[in-house]
Amino acid sequence: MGSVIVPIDPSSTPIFQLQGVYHCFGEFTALADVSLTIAAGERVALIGPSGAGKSTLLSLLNGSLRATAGKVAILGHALADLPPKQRRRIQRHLGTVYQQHHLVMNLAVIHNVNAGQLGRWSLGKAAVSLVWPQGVATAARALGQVGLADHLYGRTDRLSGGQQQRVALARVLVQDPLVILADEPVSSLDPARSQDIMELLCQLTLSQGKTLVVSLHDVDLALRYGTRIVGLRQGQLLFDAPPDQVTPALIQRLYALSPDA
Ligand SMILES: Nc1ncnc2c1ncn2[C@@H]1O[C@H](COP(=O)(O)OP(=O)(O)OP(=O)(O)O)[C@@H](O)[C@H]1O
Repeated sequence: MGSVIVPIDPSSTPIFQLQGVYHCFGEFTALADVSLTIAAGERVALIGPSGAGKSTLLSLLNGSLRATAGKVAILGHALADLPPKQRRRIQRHLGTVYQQHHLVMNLAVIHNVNAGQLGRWSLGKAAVSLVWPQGVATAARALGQVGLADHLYGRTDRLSGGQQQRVALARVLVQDPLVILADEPVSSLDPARSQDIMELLCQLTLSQGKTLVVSLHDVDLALRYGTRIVGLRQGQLLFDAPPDQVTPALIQRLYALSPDA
């Protein structure tokens, strides 16, 4: 059978479209009846208490988890219904940054940055690159964008936590995705460095027209950098609003300790 062409046109198709989505881990329902549409260029901040389902939602958006029920369309395609090759093609447009950077610490920075290119490289090229780094110009450009131009060949474990988070961002930049999904990218950083990384994420999405979905524990950062704030509580959407409509009362309800607040 010939390969199926997967057209992607983010200008006319929502980046994400979720309808009545549930995700269960065994008997436990982590997300219940979530409906959400995210358009190109939005900066969506996911907030909510620990265990609310933010990481689960991000994993559904990058296709690493499947919905138990409901519909998830990513760039206009139901990922779960596509054959693996077509699924990977869509997933190449989705770059994920994790709190625990997922870097190989004893390797030079360039190798970690180049990991963002692996989806495009052959196995042979990837293997050669571990000895003779390939894609040097691209990696150097990305490191320049995150302010680490001088660290191309430095060891990753000699960098500070904030610099390592920047390397993780550079890795996503060389991937050049349409969407950056960031799961608590600043929770291990001090306030100044957190702001710095958020500023960078914002700048990169603005200057390159990318879409950002980021989960944050810091409500002030979410309100400052999000164009849209999604509040999740006990697996359900409590609100979905622009930052100027997110009132202190809503925030109080979102984080209330009583289960039926
Ligand atoms: N692999 C898993 N197996 C079983 N339960 C899970 C699994 N992953 C997450 N959960 C549960 O699903 C719920 C939602 O978890 P999730 O990690 O999405 O929350 P979160 O809002 O990202 O929390 P946090 O802010 O603490 O990171 C939690 O109750 C969690 O214990």
